[in-house]
Amino acid sequence: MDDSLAPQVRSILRAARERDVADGRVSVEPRPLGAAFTDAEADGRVPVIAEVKPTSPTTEGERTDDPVELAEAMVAGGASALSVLTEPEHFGGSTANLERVRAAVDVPVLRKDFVVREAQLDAVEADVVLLIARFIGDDLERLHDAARERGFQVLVEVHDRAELERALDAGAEYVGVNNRDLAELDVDLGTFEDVAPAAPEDVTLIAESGISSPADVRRMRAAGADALLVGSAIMDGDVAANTEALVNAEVVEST
Ligand SMILES: O=P(O)(O)OC[C@@H](O)[C@@H](O)c1c[nH]c2ccccc12
Repeated sequence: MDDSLAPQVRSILRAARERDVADGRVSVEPRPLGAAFTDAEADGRVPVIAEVKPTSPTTEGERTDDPVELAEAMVAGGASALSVLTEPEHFGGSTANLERVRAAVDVPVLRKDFVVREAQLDAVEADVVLLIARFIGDDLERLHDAARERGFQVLVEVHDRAELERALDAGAEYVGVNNRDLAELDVDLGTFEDVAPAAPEDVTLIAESGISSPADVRRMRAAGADALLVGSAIMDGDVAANTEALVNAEVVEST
């Protein structure tokens, strides 16, 4: 395994490889993510994917609220889409959480997990599935195709320009730039600012991680973010109000 990764991340990947997978193959009719973003823009809202993340290796404590209530509050706050962690051991997630959330809301739902083999794609239906370039290596195009064949929209996560190239070669239409370095686990919003200019216009770019205020939202938008993925800053406190503040970052100029 990649020794440069933080020990927590290595533990997550080990668990992902060993996790049991379902029999059979899913076939999804996804709720379109691009349209959800366009609708938000038309409405004067910043497209935000709000993340139901009960805990994480970099979060203290665990939020034990019903994920469906959290998800509904996020949508009420104006989120364009949701992300639901399905990783059980390090993020407190589950495929059952995702199923329940997706049944309760109308917006597209992203499955947030560490997919490293094709069979993991069949664990649960979702509108979008995440593939992390750093963890997939040479298999990225094959897994991207496998996900598309099942009907999923795919968000490919990158952290630098070399990974962006690999994502584009694999056919990615949605690219997430993770501001968190999975080797050190520290966050730098400059990561998105460095990678975004290298992406072609027709790619939908999503800034991920470390976005904690309306000012951060404006900073990522100025750097070219079509949408933002936000977890901790929304999960901490009043979920609907937190979402609303970020979604309206371009309406209400804060001082
Ligand atoms: O809580 P934050 O800093 O707003 O970050 C959300 C999201 O980007 C982060 O949870 C994340 C980004 N990529 C991931 C991959 C797996 C698990 C989690 C993630």
